[in-house]
Amino acid sequence: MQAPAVEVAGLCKTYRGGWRGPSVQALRDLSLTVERGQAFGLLGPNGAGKTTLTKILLSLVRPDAGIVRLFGQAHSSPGLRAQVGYLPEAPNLAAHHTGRSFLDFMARLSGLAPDTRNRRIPDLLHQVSLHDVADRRLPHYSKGMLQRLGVAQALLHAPRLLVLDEPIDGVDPAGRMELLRLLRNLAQQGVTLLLNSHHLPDIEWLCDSIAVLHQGRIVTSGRVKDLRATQGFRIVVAALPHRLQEELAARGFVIGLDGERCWIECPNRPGLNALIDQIRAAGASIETIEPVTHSLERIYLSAVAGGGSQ
Ligand SMILES: Nc1ncnc2c1ncn2[C@@H]1O[C@H](COP(=O)(O)OP(=O)(O)OP(=O)(O)O)[C@@H](O)[C@H]1O
Repeated sequence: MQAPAVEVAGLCKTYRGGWRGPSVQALRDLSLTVERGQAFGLLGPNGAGKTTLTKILLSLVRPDAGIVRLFGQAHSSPGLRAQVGYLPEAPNLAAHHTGRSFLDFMARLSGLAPDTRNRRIPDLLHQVSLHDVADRRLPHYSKGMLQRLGVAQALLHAPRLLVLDEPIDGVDPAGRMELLRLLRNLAQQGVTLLLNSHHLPDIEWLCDSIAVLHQGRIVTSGRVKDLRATQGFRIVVAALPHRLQEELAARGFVIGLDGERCWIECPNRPGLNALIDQIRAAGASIETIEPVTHSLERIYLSAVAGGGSQ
């Protein structure tokens, strides 16, 4: 069996404070696996540790403890870096370049042979749909075009793993869709994608799997399909006594009112029978019980609020 694209185990990172400054524990015993060919979304609030994790994968930050392997090798192994492409959050693209001259400059900097450059650059410009504007100067590119150019630059070495930090941020809806389609095509061609983003609907559209980070730990992870499918049940009850409504709300159940009716969300199957018994014992009658699937946004919010306990 092939080793996963990314394997991280027991990763810890503390940024030491300077003279009397406070230390920050950015990652706390974090473990994660990304299989080859997956589009994997790293989610989490500001300061959760996403960028620290991606920088460790790229050997830009050194962890205090833990194991990091890419394609089965220690991530610092010679030659491995060439298999990883990186699109930083704010790529620095010099204004005097055109799209084509920028790619040529970056390809020379990273030592691609002239033959490879001459073949690869026109191919990449086509792949990211910038061939028609390849000779336009970069200040005349939209944010979406610049991000697609950033993806092309990250692909110059034909990497097997592409790490993208906020690739969709600030791009308008049409540009975002184009960028997402490009990323999905790459995943279909077998490139493993690891994206760090706050755009949950886009992550839901693109990614097979996600991990939600909070305060340096993973609070929820798994395949998007499975996470959405196991999100519980909605019970509709006629006239639930007020006392029980308050008690259930205090225990963290999500409750809504619909005229005389009331609906309660039970987050999982094991809790369902006990809840039904309790509603019946209070003399209320259950009208319907339906499974509910939640958006990624809902899964994310409940993971971050509850530390992943639901
Ligand atoms: N170089 C640094 N020195 C000190 N603290 C840092 C450094 N880089 C990050 N941190 C701290 O580590 C924690 C994790 O930061 P990180 O940038 O990894 O989070 P993030 O999830 O990427 O956040 P965002 O979504 O805002 O980009 C934060 O508390 C941050 O302030």
